[in-house]
Parts: sequence; C-alpha cells; structure tokens
Amino acid sequence: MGEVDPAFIQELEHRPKFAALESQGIPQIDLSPIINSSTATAIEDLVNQVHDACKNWGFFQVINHGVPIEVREKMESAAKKFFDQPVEEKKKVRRDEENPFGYYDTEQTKKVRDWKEVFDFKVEVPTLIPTSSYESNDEHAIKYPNQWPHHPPELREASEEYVKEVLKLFYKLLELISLSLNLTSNRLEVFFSKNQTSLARINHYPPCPAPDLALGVGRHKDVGALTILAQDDVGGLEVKRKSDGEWIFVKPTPNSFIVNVGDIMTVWSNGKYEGAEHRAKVNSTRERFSIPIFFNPASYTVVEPLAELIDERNPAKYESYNWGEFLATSERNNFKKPDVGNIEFNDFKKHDKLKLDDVISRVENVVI
Ligand SMILES: O=C(O)CCC(=O)C(=O)O
Ligand SMILES: [Fe+2]
Repeated sequence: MGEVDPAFIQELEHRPKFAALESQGIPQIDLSPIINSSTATAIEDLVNQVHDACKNWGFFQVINHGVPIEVREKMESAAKKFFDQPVEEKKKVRRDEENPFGYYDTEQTKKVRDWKEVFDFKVEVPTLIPTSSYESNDEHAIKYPNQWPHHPPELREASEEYVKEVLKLFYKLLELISLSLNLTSNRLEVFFSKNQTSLARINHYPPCPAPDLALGVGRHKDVGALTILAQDDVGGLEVKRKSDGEWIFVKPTPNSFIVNVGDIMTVWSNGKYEGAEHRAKVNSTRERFSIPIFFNPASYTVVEPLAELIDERNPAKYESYNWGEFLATSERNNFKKPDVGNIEFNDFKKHDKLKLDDVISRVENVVI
C-alpha cells in the first residue's frame, strides 16, 4: 500500500479495473437542431434520443451544445491556477461550519476517502438554505455567499461566465426532457425559476501512487435533478451500464458535456428515468479536472412524482420529500458528522416504507 493512507483504499470488489470497457459507450447526442432552430422532425428525433438515453443509461454526452469554447477554456485555466497553489493558500477559502462552499480535500464517498480536492460555489447567490423549517418563508434561512480566492483573481469572473452559459444549455435540456416525458415543454422549468440551489464544483484529481486501490470519486448517484459535467482530456469517469452492470469508461470527447439524471428527476418521472451509478478513476502520472454543475430546485420544493405521470395503473413509486430538509441536513452533516453512512436514494422508494427522518440520520456525504 506504500504511500496511500488506508482511508483511501477501496474494498476489493469496488477497485477499478484497468482494462475497462469502452465499447457501447454512453449515447452521444448532437444538439445542433435546437441551437440552429431546425425542423419539427429534427426536434422530434432529438426528443426520442433524449428519451432513450435517459431511460436506458441515465447518462449521455452532448456535442454542438452552444456553450462557447473560450468560456470553458477560461474556466479550466483559472481552475488549474487555483489548484496549482500550495494547500495553505487553498485552505484560505476552505469550507467550514460558517460556509459550506469553497475548498475541501477530505471528502468521503461511502466511507472511503476520495482521491481529490474540490472547490464548490453556488450558481445563484446568495443561496437560501433553510435552517429550522423548510418553507419558502423560513425566517431562519441562511443566505450563503460564495467564497472566492484572491488567486487567481479571474476565477470568479470565469466561473460566473461559465455558469451563465451552462445554465442556457441546462434550460434547453430541461425542455427536451420535459417533451420526452410527454409533458409540456416548460413543465420542469418552474422548479428552477426562483431560488434554485444548484451547485457548481471543480474536481481536481492529483496523480495517485495507487490508482488500482483508490478512486477519485467512489461509486455514487447524483442526488439533484440533472448534472452537466465537463471533463478534460485525461479521462477517468466510468458509468455502470444498466443492461449488465459493467463499468463503462466514458472516453473524453473534446468540447462535449456529459449529462446525467439525478435522483430528483427519478422521482419527478416516477422512475421512468433513473440515474446510473458512476465513479472516477485516477492515474499515477496525470492530474485530471472535471467540472460538474448539479442543478437543483428551490429548497422549499416538495419532490414528488409529477401528477401527469401517475394514475391508477401507474401509482406513485416514491414518497414525497422536502428538498430543503434533505439539503439542510446533508450540508450541515457534510462537515459535522464524518462517520455516518450515505443517504441512499432508494430509501425513498415506497415499498421500503422509509421516511426522510430514517435516512437523515445516515447522511454522510451528499453531493448537492
Ligand atoms: O469527475 C468525474 O468525471 C465525475 C465526478 C462526479 O461524478 C461528481 O463529482 O459527482
Ligand atoms: Fe457524480
């Protein structure tokens, strides 16, 4: 084991294989028909592709998405400059009990340390996180600002510009997903129109002396509605294929984004679209960066299967739950209770008969 702290070592069955499968990768979807306002048939075809990808994989990759390459490059270069600094500098903006956003390097997934350091910031500022009750008028809601480092000075502007562009892509995808569920095109947008709690994260995976024993991020599903991820050309992301449970390597495609369905979308769609487990491998020679944005609704949102998608023949498969309650508990517990277990989203499935309180006591490390 040599230089790697045992806290990073994965159980044998969860260690990465180095000849991971690349064939039959996640679907690639060309978004040019919506960027260039195309014919109804082209849009319909796109909607079908989105439907199949969300249903069969929970993951897809988009090209010709409309996010300007210069905006992404600026963001990536500022991110690299930030992480290139000594750890004492980065810790000047570390997350703590006062503010859950900023720099962090001791995250665990399923009780095993991730081989990574992150910088988190909110998409909408200030973000309202409720403390005591979970209503829209919660007087005790804390308004968290983002913490920006002095160096590099351009990180803030580059990040804000990047988020602005990816948000446009997000709304287009939301429309396509709504249509693919036979809903009106703006059905899901309303959940994000005010006080969205979306989180942007820069993941930095340094080279690791034991990439066969540790993971950059252990296996997990994202808990929000939808994630849009930019990965660099190093590669490391693997998705668990639903059809046979094999881990599939997502080959980096220049200037593409990876899109994946989160647990909230699973509930809204009443299980039609279920997110897939994924993880990130590390390697011994090259550092790797990835930038996910986790799109989440307002904290007072009651997450439940959409009325249009349930009837007598298709009853609700999930208990409803309050996103703010989930969020407040997980954000606090992220740094206060390192030793409890992860929320597993299936805990909300009706047949499990578990309520939020049962699972909150097991929150450890929820990516929100
Ligand atoms: O780095 C990656 O490719 C995946 C990161 C991820 O899944 C996450 O941060 O939730
Ligand atoms: Fe993830």
